[in-house]
Amino acid sequence: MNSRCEIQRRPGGGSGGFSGSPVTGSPAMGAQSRRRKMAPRPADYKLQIIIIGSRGVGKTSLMERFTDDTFCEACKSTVGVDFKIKTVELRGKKIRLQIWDTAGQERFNSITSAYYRGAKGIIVVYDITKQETFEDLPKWMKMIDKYASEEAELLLVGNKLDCEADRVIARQQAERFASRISGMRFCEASAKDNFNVDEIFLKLVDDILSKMPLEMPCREFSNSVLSLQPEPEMPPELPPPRMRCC
Ligand SMILES: Nc1nc2c(ncn2[C@@H]2O[C@H](COP(=O)(O)OP(=O)(O)OP(=O)(O)O)[C@@H](O)[C@H]2O)c(=O)[nH]1
Repeated sequence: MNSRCEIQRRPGGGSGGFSGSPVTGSPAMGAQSRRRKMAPRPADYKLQIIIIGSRGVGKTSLMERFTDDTFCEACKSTVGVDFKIKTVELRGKKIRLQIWDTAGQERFNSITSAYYRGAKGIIVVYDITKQETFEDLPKWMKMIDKYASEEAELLLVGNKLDCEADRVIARQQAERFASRISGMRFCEASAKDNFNVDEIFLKLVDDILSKMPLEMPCREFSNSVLSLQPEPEMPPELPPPRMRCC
């Protein structure tokens, strides 16, 4: 299997579709109905994606670049977990992504590990300018083995590609690492320069969707993974999301 994610910068964004009842009644009512805002079409699927990796590699930055198109130069370290929601359209389906950003500090592992299980996609991030963040990868893979679903799609991301001059991890080194793990894709990105950010998330979602029998009624899927039910913002059995600290 090709473990490389050969993707380049692309303009993001897809248009949302709408659904609603046909307009009936008097012409006046029809005009009124047409003036009324129509409710957005509900998501066809809901997916959870988790971002893991050592402290300071840029997990929060990648998430915020993808969800809000923002970048923070002096980000505070994540405490526990945080999440953001973003809806995307792929393969003709509207997908509501719940993206979990975990703390890189080991002391939060007991909290963050609770979020692995429901994830259909896992993004493992290292910093191409920091050797130790690459050396930590086996530790993160052990966490995945222990806590994540075997079916979860895996993507290794070397972040901070804008710091090419300070690079200490060669692309080939990371490619080799990913190729040893069944089904793991690899890609380099820059949250700062917004390089490959949309692509890593969309590719991961596309890989998840490609393994789902999309024509099956949604009820037949696990509720924790995708559902047409109202979505709790946070699984009730899990600890509360983190606050930021310095
Ligand atoms: N040059 C550069 N800096 C980045 C990039 N992504 C993140 N940073 C910086 O790296 C630092 C850490 O970023 P975060 O996004 O907080 O990293 P994190 O992995 O979420 O860190 P923890 O929450 O501590 O685990 C911040 O100062 C960011 O501005 C990038 O692509 N390029």
